[in-house]
Amino acid sequence: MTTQDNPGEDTSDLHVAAFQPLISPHDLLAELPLGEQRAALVRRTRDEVRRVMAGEDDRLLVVVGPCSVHDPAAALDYARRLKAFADEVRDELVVVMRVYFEKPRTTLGWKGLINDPGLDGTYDIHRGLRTARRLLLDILDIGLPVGCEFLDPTSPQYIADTVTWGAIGARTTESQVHRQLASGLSMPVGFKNATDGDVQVAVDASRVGRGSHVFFGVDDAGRAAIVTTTGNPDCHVILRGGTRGPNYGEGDVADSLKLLEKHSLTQRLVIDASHANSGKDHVRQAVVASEIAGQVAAGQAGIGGVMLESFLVAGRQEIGPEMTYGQSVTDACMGWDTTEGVLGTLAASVRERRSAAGA
Ligand SMILES: O=C[C@H](O)[C@H](O)COP(=O)(O)O
Ligand SMILES: C=C(OP(=O)(O)O)C(=O)O
Repeated sequence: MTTQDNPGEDTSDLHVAAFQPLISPHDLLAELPLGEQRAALVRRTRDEVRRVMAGEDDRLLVVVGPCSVHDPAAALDYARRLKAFADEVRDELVVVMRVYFEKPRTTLGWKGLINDPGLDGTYDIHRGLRTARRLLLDILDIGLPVGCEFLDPTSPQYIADTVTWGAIGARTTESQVHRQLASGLSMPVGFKNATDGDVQVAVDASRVGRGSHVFFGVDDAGRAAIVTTTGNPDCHVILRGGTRGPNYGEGDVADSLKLLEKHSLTQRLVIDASHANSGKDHVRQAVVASEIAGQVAAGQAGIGGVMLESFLVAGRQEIGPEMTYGQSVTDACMGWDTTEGVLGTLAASVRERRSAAGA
């Protein structure tokens, strides 16, 4: 019953200005289908990531790309360069492009391309969904797998079929809703440690995400539904530092690996070289990445992946009338030249780890 049905009992929706119908996931997927060729790439690369994180493949997963996508043309331009480089290091790195459309903000700010594709407070979510899905398909056509953060519990239905690796962010790792969501996702999912640096919440999240759950959701036709999941066996932890400081150092990694072992979780983790591990300083990020590479080269088998925030142009900019092509509008990113150097260093570290292991 709504307040319209019973105006004398208007106790609901007092702070809701509007409800608008939303296209169903089924209709959007029919409009922009994945197709068998792209699906084959998604399946193959999900399996590669799964094998890397399970320690069955000695390569390193590298999730690299802009903090957020605001300009699909620049993201595609970036994807072409990344693909060319990824091919050169394919024996050492499984490269997944960060294609993030949903931004969890500390307070207020632009919430990403799906929410506000015009970057101007017009919130054309239909355009956002179509633009996001089109871009994901275009990047797959280049031959590159994609990674996304899942923030809204409904939005994955519109894009998740294209995604090889998913993340749950630091602000939502402790959320039951997001843990349940991860339990039904079809790709490996990384949980960030909390913003204060607590790794236990990410460990808890990985355990919960592996289990089966029954919860409120939306089905393919966009109808409210009771969702029953079977659990996602490929949940893992991402170290991103926190307000207490970075947590990518040798000691922190060893402590986190002990925590994983204690809870019988995958003995490999991902380290985010950005966010609180770099103090959001893109120059520092390259230094952090090379220190992580040093640990890999020294034989640390528990490091399964690295996350990097990188775009065509270094740094960040405010959203406004005059914008620099290929520069982040959220966190500062490494520029492309620095990124190539960092990817080369990470690839070399894998070769050293391999030879140290006598492979
Ligand atoms: O990765 C992006 C940001 O770190 C995250 O969305 C928080 O951003 P904010 O602190 O600028 O809101
Ligand atoms: C928001 C992000 O990171 P975190 O959740 O670690 O802040 C991100 O990776 O874009």
